[in-house]
Amino acid sequence: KKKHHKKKKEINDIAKFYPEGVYPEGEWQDYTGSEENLKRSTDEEKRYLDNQQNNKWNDFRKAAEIHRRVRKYAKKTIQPGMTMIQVCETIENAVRTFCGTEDSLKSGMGFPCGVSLNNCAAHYTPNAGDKTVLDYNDVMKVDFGVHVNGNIIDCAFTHTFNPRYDPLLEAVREATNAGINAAGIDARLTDIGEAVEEVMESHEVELDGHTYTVKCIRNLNGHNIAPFRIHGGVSIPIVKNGDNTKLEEGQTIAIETFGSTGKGYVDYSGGEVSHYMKNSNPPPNAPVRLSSARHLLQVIDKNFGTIPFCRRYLDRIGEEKYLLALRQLVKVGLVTEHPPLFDTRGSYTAQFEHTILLHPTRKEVVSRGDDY
Ligand SMILES: O=S(=O)(c1cccs1)N(Cc1ccc(F)cc1)Cc1ncn[nH]1
Ligand SMILES: [Mn+2]
Ligand SMILES: [Mn+2]
Ligand SMILES: [Mn+2]
Repeated sequence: KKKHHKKKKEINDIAKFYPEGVYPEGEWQDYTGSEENLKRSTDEEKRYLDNQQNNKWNDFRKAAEIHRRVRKYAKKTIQPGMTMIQVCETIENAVRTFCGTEDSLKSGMGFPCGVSLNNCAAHYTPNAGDKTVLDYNDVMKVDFGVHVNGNIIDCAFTHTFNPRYDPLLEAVREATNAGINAAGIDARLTDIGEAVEEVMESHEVELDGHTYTVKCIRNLNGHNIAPFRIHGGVSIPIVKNGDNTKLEEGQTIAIETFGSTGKGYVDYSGGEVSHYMKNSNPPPNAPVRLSSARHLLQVIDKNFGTIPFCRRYLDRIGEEKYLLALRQLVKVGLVTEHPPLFDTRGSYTAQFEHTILLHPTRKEVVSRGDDY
């Protein structure tokens, strides 16, 4: 009788793999630059202070470990011929299983699973009924978030099947690492942008008989992250922009860079909206007359709060015929919509992104993996 080999379930509540509940640290980097920064890593007082926030750091590390395991599983599972909905559900189901709870406010998707293709750089995820099928020649930006108690890991990579895009991906991977190296306490935003652009534009790629210098998409930015808020108000440029604002101790930031063979500029030239987010600073006394809009606002508060969501996340919790109500909430400014962003038709865009914790002592690239 054939012995049955129980296939070890590689996807399970992540807590089962960490019985002590302590999650692995990311990649540590010392601060550079000023005298003061050089002394940080040996400052006992700062180290003591930092340890007071270990619950928060441990949440980020748990979310980062889930992100690493999901992206590793996704890379070997996702194949050409799958619908974009199947691609997203592969990732979303894995995140939710590792998080070990159905309470999406406690832990779960930190924002919709982006799978933007080719000249689309960001904020595309399929809505119900989207028949788009992943193709061997697609350049897919897989950008998904994992949150634990509102501590969001925002981390992205570009997935391709055709090796002809490798030089483009290398350019962006190196540019993102240049941005990560330039980031730190007291680093000026414009200097981070300049460092990214210098590396990005040092790469040439050959595609379809044309040679392109890889351009940064100058109107896409990294950003800081706050509890339950994917965008904390600070935009981190990927080109030199003269903004001398400095990064600060204790900030959580997302360094994301985008390279393109197109104009190096995105607009929302069409493409249905899928990404929505409750406005953290809504206009006072916004009029919500429609009862369906009032109901939808309650559903959003209960399931997402200020964490971004997409239409499929409303579908899966049983909401129906919500589009008019959603449009009302957008119209009165209670919800913001984030349409897909495109460079020119026929161009190719690539992205890499990490989340970095600016501890008082050293910076921690908490979402770093052995893949990128
Ligand atoms: O482009 S952003 O709006 C932004 C960049 C700089 C300042 S705000 N955005 C935040 C966001 C907003 C709404 C969402 F539904 C999801 C994310 C960055 C991002 N998108 C994916 N990963 N990171
Ligand atoms: Mn068997
Ligand atoms: Mn992202
Ligand atoms: Mn981001």
